[in-house]
Amino acid sequence: MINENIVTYSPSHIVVPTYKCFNRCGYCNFRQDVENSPEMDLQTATNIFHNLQSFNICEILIISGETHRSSSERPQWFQRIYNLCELALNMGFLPHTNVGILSFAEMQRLKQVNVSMGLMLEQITPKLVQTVHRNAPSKLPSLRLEQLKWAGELQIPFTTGLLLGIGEVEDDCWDALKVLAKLHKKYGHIQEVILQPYSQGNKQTWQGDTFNPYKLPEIIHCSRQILPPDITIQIPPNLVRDNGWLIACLEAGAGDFGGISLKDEVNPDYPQIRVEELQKILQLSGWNLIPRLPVYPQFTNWLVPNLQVAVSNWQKFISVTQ
Ligand SMILES: O=c1nc2n(C[C@H](O)[C@H](O)[C@H](O)CO)c3cc(O)ccc3cc-2c(=O)[nH]1
Ligand SMILES: C[C@H]1O[C@@H](n2cnc3c(N)ncnc32)[C@H](O)[C@@H]1O
Ligand code: MET
Ligand code: SF4
Repeated sequence: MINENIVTYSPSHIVVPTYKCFNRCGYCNFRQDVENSPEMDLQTATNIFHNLQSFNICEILIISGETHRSSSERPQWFQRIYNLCELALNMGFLPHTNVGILSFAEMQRLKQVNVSMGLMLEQITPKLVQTVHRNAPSKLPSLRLEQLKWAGELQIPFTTGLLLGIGEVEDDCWDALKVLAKLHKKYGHIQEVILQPYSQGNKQTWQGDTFNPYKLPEIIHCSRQILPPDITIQIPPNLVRDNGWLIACLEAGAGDFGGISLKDEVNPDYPQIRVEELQKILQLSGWNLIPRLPVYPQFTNWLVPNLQVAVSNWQKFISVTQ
């Protein structure tokens, strides 16, 4: 009998080109203010990728702080990201880039070296522009929606999502999800939507309480009604630290745990749960955790030819190791 109780995850490693960021989101525990915050050079990245080759990691997730589009440092910032993706690809990995707001031309270039890309919508209600996003020009909803539209036009398999608990009300979430559903109906490019519970950390400036994870199953249930069925709902297991509620999230319609890496760079105060441990927790309730690639199978033919080859090599590997 086919077991339909399947949850997927992507075995991944996060690479951070820079922690420096010209935005100051009130909830951020990632950015570093240091003028000379360490920047990832290609030699260091080569060493990291070399060490990763003996583990079954397929995704290199590139997450970065941002440089303003008219800054003189922008070309160098972008080139570093491009070079890291290219290196990851040449060393056998599949890159997924989420580095914030990009121009159409920058997205077009990154499509050549990424199997999928992402940008969280966060929320669309304009009231956050006065609060947590007051000092974060990149979080203007109009800019993020424009990027989601460009991703569709460029046929880039895309990950987006909502950050929950940053000052929105439930109706704001439904409005945001309806916009995502509409975009997907036009372009068909959204592979997954992350429902990300905002989780308070050590470094942030905003004093908001952590999103109550007990509300998550209900939100997932309603989101499932709004989103088209071919979009997977992703939740981060390290931010839902109660096994019963984690299972309730799956029963409500979440189908994926996202990238599981050694360290969650975005929420460093919330250690990742090891895959073996997650597997045990799930099996007790009749669920199965299985690895997936950072691009969903229905999108492979959107990729440039050399990426299609890289993906097909990993597809063969994943199917023999299961
Ligand atoms: O480990 C994390 N992975 C994050 N990911 C990675 C994601 O789990 C995987 O890279 C995708 O599922 C692709 O396989 C994001 C990807 C995006 O495109 C947009 C936002 C995120 C956010 C996180 C995050 O907070 N932590
Ligand atoms: C990379 C993504 O991580 C999310 N993000 C940023 N800060 C936090 C936090 N404190 N808790 C949960 N998610 C966060 C945002 O949605 C961002 O776009
Ligand atoms: N700076 C980007 C964004 O906020 C990605 C990393 S956030 C820690 O969209
Ligand atoms: S969440 Fe992203 S955009 Fe906001 S400050 Fe942090 S790194 Fe910068």
